[in-house]
Amino acid sequence: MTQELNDGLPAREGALALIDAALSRRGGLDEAASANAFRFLEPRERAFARALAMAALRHLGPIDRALAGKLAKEPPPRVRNLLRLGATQAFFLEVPAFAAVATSVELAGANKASRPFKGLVNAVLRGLLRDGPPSAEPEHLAPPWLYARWVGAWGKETADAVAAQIGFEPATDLSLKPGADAEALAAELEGEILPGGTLRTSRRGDVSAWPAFEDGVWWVQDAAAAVPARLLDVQPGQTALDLCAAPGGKTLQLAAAGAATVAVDRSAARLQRVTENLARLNLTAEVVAADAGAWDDARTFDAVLLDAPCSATGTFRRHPDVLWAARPGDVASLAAVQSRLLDSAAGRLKPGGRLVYCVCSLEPEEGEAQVEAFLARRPDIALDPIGPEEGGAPAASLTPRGTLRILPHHREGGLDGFFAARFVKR
Ligand SMILES: C[S@@+](CC[C@H](N)C(=O)[O-])C[C@H]1O[C@@H](n2cnc3c(N)ncnc32)[C@H](O)[C@@H]1O
Repeated sequence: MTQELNDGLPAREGALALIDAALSRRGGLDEAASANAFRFLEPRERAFARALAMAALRHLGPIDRALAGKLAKEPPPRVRNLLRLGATQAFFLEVPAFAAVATSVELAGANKASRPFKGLVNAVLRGLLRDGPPSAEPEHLAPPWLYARWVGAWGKETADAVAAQIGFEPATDLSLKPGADAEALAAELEGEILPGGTLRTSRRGDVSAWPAFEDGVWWVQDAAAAVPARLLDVQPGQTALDLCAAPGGKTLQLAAAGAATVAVDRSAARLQRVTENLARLNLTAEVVAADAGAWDDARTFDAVLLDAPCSATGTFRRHPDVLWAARPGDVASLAAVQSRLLDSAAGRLKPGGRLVYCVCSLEPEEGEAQVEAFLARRPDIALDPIGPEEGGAPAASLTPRGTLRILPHHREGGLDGFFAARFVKR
């Protein structure tokens, strides 16, 4: 083996750890990426490991289908993951085929659990390479149980359009501080301004090195994630409450619009990001670590935003791991949390105050069904229908009920899946 290939082994071992964690639990990928063993990789190795794991997760459906035709019985998890990563390198990362195979075989030999499977790894990868890239029918890109749910919710054509987005790496979307020179920034970042004001650039990677980062005039926020806070249309001098605020994208929008903003999240560690973001953007907000459902504070607000914890299936473009770590039982237990938080949010509204509820989930139980149940149990709350293309939402996202069901294919180039509804306190 050449020195060059040996150099790549720690990065590939890192990718194995990432994909193993991503597939075993929700949030596993991020946890593994901050684990010591991973952080000790060279920055270049870390970047390759992450890109490799992400590409494998983005194409996992088709890769596993191709592997199914080559494996007579299930190999140990490390071996399956080595095969997945080997195939990913050869088919999706332009790694030369011989390097993809040789490094996979080498890593099989480097561990007791996979050593007996060195020959199998070699033979299976060579077989896959002979067959060529696996077919990427949309229905094979998502886990079958999730795809079946999407067909049930919107029909096959829409489910296919949603699933097709899994295979694409997304652009980077930025929200701009009011008053920023959008056209000049778009030119500098080689981007375009989308409806609603989001700047979309095809740049990727370390944003802290990008123009005007230190000036604090923009922050990273998906085009769909920027819509819910706009629906509150807060004015200078109004009070706003952002429940479940970290890392703070929506807090920044509310504070930048001039509202006296309180940001609540139960994770003190994640709130640190809110504080850092506020400082960089030269904005202020009161930051509170508390459970949004139990926060003991008697104030009421003109505007409340609840971006509730959810299955996050709408974020698969940036986090393909959410698809594979989600379990059918998650949706029901998260829906119970969401309804508790909605009641708490409603109690913190002034009369006439507006509440926007949103989730980055594609699942109706976390969206449409929450709205109907909330309205049924809260006579003090009315739905405040959202207008066409309000907040920069794609026209196709508006439901007959006046809520938003933003699907990842609703804008060219994609955007995250989100559900949003606006209410008013009678
Ligand atoms: C979808 S993220 C919020 C993203 C954020 N709104 C933004 O735009 O940057 C959900 C957040 O909810 C927080 N969370 C979960 N359960 C919570 C609870 N019971 N009370 C307060 N925060 C909670 C999590 O810590 C997480 O930061």
